[in-house]
Amino acid sequence: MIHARGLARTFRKRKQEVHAVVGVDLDVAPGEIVGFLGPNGAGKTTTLRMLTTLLEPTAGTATVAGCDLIADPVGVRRRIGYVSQSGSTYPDARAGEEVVDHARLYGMSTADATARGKQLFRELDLEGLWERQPKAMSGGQRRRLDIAVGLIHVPELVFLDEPTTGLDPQARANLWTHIRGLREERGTTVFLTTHYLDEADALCDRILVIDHGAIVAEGTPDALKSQVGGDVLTVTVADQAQAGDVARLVADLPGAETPQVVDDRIVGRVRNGGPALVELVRALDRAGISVSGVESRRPSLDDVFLQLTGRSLRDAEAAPAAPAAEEVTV
Ligand SMILES: Nc1ncnc2c1ncn2[C@@H]1O[C@H](COP(=O)(O)OP(=O)(O)OP(=O)(O)O)[C@@H](O)[C@H]1O
Repeated sequence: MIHARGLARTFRKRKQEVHAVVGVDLDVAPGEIVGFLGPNGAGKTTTLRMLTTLLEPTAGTATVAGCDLIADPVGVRRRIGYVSQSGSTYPDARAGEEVVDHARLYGMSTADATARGKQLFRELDLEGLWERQPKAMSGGQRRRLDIAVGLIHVPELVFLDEPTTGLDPQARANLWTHIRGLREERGTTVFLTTHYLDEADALCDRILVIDHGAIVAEGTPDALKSQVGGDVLTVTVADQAQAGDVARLVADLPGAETPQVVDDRIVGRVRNGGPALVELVRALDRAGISVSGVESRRPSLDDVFLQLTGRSLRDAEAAPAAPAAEEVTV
């Protein structure tokens, strides 16, 4: 459904260049739900905007829904749906009018668009909101309306850019159910960007991890986690000055690999978490080091990211994104 090779995009401003995406290869099969996971500024939206014809690639080729991205962008646009981060509905319009107007752009008759729109409203839990203005809807309802607009012309492939950002946990879980329903009921292929690890884990058949404009890992959530192997020990020190000492104790545990120190946390992989934890607590005691937490757990997607990049995705998220350089030309 999507095949991209060497897709790249550089933004230029006078002498400054931002290599937003630096040669992405990716394949998405029909009916898959694929998540594009990475921290702020990793290149997710830029890749999505290229695949949806909104941004011309600086290099590379792609076919999307059977059409060549460069030679037949209109063909691509006809076959896909795109729901941007900010949505596309006017706050003062009526919800039903928005979906019908959008369908008319794709050549649907008003009658067909109304019938299809009402069906989508039922499927997306928007029943009774046909006349409601988006500004008077909840965040979750507005997001589902954005998705209805993106699906009104019955696309075989839909791109969702951070579909649940800003929603509360219940609204997010509810939207995941709807996204799964698209595939189960209609066979729609879904390509979505996210920086939520739990979302990628719960929703996606396959995950592509992007960092600094390049794909650094890909696989099912389970396969990615099993690449990490063993168990993960996390120690939180009371005094950050002792983090190095604790890292040395963790490194001395049986089967341990060199741990990472992230602020007051030491994260290390060991072959077998239970016995290692007991031994570590004894060693900490002997060394007279007090800690505020020690835990052993199975690897998570964040551990995958940490292993691949030396950074925690959670910490990368917490840090402010680099300011965007001003865009000039293609
Ligand atoms: N129009 C633009 N002009 C110049 N630089 C840009 C432009 N758009 C994006 N960039 C830069 O390209 C890089 C990738 O940005 P992009 O928006 O693709 O990341 P992202 O992974 O989608 O991040 P987020 O999760 O914050 O949406 C960043 O360094 C960003 O500042």
